[in-house]
Amino acid sequence: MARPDVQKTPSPKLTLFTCKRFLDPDFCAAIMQRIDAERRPSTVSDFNGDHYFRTSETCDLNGEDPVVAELNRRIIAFTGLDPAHGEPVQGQRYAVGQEFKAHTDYFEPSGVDYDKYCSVAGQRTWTVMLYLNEPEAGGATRFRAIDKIVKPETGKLLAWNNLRPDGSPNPSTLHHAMKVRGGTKYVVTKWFRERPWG
Ligand SMILES: O=C(O)CCC(=O)C(=O)O
Ligand SMILES: [Fe+2]
Repeated sequence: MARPDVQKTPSPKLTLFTCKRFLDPDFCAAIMQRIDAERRPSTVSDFNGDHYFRTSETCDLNGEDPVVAELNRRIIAFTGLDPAHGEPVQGQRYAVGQEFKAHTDYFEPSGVDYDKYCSVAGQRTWTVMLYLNEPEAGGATRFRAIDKIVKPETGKLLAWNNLRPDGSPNPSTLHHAMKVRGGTKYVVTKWFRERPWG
């Protein structure tokens, strides 16, 4: 918040920050190359019967790759979060027509997959997301509960707390990665946990 380029969304429902041009275009391009090289169909936890719920592709980025290590360092320096609590960084790629329908990043405490995903490291706390490029059309991230639409812009960071101040999951974090209508969209996501990751 000390940085003039960081914006906090004024909402009592959810803590959400954005920071434009957090990464420069060359750095973004280097990460997009890695996503293109190793992408696989994205998956979801707690499958809800909709095979078209998340149609993008995902890439598990290698934390030992110097570019990915630098990205991790920058995210940690910016957020002040404990690096031990961070999941490995993931890349997501959306071609025209692909999306990730409205969902939350925390795991549903009543869901069948809760123990599988949360028994060691606990619930997801912060989501840090970076837009690596600007698709020609579509691909915005919509937070319905607070009426906010975030447009992809090269290098822009978006971060929100998935939990309320009392530590319970915050349903107002519901968000929809809307369909890309032109071009290809690339993002990076890094989630943090309540406890150290593995
Ligand atoms: O691509 C986006 O805009 C959002 C991605 C997302 O919500 C996720 O990966 O959990
Ligand atoms: Fe998400």
